[in-house]
Amino acid sequence: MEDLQKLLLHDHGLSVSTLPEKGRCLFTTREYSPGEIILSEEPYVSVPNKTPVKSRCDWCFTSSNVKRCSSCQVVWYCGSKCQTSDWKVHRLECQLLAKLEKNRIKSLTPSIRLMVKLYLRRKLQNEKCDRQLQSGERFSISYPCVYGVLPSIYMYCDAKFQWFLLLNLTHFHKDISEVEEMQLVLYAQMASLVNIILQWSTLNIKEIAQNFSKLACNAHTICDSELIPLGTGLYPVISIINHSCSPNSVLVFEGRIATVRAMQTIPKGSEVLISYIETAGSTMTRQKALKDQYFFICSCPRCIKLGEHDDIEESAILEGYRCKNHTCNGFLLRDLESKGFKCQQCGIVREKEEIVKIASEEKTISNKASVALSSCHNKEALDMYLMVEKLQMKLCHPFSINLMRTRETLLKILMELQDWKKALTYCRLTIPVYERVYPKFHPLRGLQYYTCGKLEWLLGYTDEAIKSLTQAVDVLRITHGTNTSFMKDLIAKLEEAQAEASYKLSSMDD
Ligand SMILES: C[S@@+](CC[C@H](N)C(=O)[O-])C[C@H]1O[C@@H](n2cnc3c(N)ncnc32)[C@H](O)[C@@H]1O
Repeated sequence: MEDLQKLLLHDHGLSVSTLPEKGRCLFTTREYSPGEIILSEEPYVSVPNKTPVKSRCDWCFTSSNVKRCSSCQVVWYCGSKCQTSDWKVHRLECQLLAKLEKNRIKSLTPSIRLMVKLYLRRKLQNEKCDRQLQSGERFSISYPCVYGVLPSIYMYCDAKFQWFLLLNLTHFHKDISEVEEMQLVLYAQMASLVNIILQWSTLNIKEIAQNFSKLACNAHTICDSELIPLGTGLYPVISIINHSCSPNSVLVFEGRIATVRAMQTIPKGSEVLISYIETAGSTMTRQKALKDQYFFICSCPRCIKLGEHDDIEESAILEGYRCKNHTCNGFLLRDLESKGFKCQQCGIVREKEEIVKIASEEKTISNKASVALSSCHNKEALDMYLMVEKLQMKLCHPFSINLMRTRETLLKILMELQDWKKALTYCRLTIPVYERVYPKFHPLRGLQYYTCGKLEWLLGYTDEAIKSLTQAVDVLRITHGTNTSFMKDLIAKLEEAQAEASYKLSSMDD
């Protein structure tokens, strides 16, 4: 740990400490301002998602112009540059995959490939260490760059330490017994496939299975600028960062490079915290998600309010029912006397039976709608989601997360169907809920303003587009920086809209 501290982080205004209740934590040794990069890192290993329709480059994750590796026929690259960059590890992986039976290739999941690559990378590092020791060279291993605001630096440490860093320390749940039995069986099956692929006599299936459980807590989903998942990567330094449901930093990706940015002023000596989960849900929902995947009970400033009046109210709004009186925006709580749900504003009680009836109808249609959507029957899915929305409007509070999700789906379908006007209506309906559930500088909030602005621009509503695109820039320049092509496009759109507005104004003056 001291090595990591001295060699890597100190110059970047960061330090690592250990807290009994969290394990390792990343702290700041100077102040960071909103939008400032705290650190950027390349993955130790990464793999793209497996989708039936789109293959992705194994190095940069693009889906454009990809071609299969002619030797293994499993991995795809967008060109020789990416193929060469990945060659050291893929050379070994390629030989193994080429030998694999067809039915085993079909069962290769991204997690299995990630584990195989992890073992291959360790093997390469061990071999390099041995060579350096034998030749009497300085004993050093270069780890992928960790970039800060300063120029990139390399961390020099021995391979054993790196492995320790990756798999022993980046995992803090004390006991594998916390993992559900079903999950353990699955990990054991996955480990056995890894063993078949690698065919190393020294491998221990139990150790591989445990490493799968560690990966589940430590690997990060690599997303594009619009937060669409592209793949999975293991980022050794970023995986030191702990979670908060009210984080001060955000993790975004540009290709395979992960960047952590401050979302607010972070004073010197504070813990850097990102969110591991969707933070829009109620405290109970968030805590369940964290316990199930990451094996801890969050005690962030939002979570410690569990059970307090404000927290109960917020949960009832986000995940509960609406008042029978549609002009009332009150939230409902269980009423012991009537066994129904009573509005806390006007006192009207909703019968439990009525709620159960609508909820079950909504669930049935919702299931059918999602089947239609996943089979790309967009028109059918649209009709069904409109029915779901109608039922949810009867059932849920206007600020309900479920209603918001249905409207997001309707927005997506309407965009696919190029019904821009209706898409804009749905986008606008989601904005007040986004503003309620996400903090000011949350990337999802910025992206929703951006979608709204693009639709308004397309429909010729220039003034509204300027307002929405300005809101998008204000948020996304903090979360995404201003140098990426995604942000340059957004800023160019805003400038175009502003130019058109001033042209219109000047022609009116004429
Ligand atoms: C990606 S690791 C983060 C670094 C970790 N603290 C370590 O020592 O390696 C994720 C694990 O850290 C712990 N963790 C993260 N955030 C936490 C929090 N807010 N409270 C308690 N434990 C937390 C959990 O054990 C979780 O599974």
